[in-house]
Amino acid sequence: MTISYEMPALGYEVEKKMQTQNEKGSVANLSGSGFLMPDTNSFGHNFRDYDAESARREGVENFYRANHINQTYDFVNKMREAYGKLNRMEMSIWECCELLNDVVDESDPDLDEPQIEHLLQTAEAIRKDYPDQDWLHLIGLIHDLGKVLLHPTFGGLPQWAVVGDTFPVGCAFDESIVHHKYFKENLDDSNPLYNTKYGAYSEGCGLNNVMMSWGHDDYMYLVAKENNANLPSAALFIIRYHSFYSLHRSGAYRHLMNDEDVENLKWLRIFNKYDLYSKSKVRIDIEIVKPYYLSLIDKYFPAKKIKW
Ligand SMILES: O[C@H]1[C@H](O)[C@@H](O)[C@H](O)[C@@H](O)[C@H]1O
Ligand SMILES: [Fe+2]
Ligand SMILES: [Fe+2]
Repeated sequence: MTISYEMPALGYEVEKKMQTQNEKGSVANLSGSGFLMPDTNSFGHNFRDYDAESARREGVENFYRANHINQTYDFVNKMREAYGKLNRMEMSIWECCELLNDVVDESDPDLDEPQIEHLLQTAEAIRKDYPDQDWLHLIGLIHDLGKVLLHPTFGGLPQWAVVGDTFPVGCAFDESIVHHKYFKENLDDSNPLYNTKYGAYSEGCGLNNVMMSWGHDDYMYLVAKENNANLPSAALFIIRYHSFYSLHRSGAYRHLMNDEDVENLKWLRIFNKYDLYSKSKVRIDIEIVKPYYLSLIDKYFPAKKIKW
């Protein structure tokens, strides 16, 4: 079933402001009605500052080195094939949220809390500004569940194969990608089939036909789609491309998008504000909000046990 939703009226000025600020690479100070965007992250730096001297800087850079060297076209093909079968485990969406209590993301300069905190912070921030878009609250809650691939009881993949920003493989790596220099050691970077602007793709082919580096986005997209979630196409798009910062923040790779991608990107840019700027040390009381999110899971996921 395909469901589509009207874009809520943001007001032209707000939309325009958001667009220009995004193009400049910063959306700070765009405040919705309820969620207040902080100026700095919990370590006192700007969000997504990969050069700022902080306790996380070196670990994050090492993470991206491994990620950029190992994410090749071949590697992604193998992972999609292996994990796309969804024959590893059966559990409910909420059980998966709870597993994320044990998972910390080493690629993130802005957050060192267990991932379940981030899920609830994102969802609750969206809920403040878009009370009527309950599907978007649910996406806040589930967008990072693919990080369960890090969990020891699940498969324990290395961080470089699960988290961090994503990017297309099979064509040239855009310079706007974080720590771009490490792609020099990626085998595809010297392969003439894959190192040109279009590589394996063509103008306007649609992101659906583009292979993205393997990680929690693509995996959770497969989980939601294959388990027949009743979600609109924008929801699946957000899950699948929320880490594709070189597209949604820097505007690279637009030549691969089709018309549907252009529409869905509007929603992704809204979502990103909450995903990024809600990261903080302020904890949400799980027991208070749990019944609400259980009701959303019930509404949008017909199958109670999900295949992972
Ligand atoms: O480090 C973060 C983190 O892994 C997020 O989950 C991902 O969506 C971001 O793109 C990335 O920068
Ligand atoms: Fe993510
Ligand atoms: Fe996230």
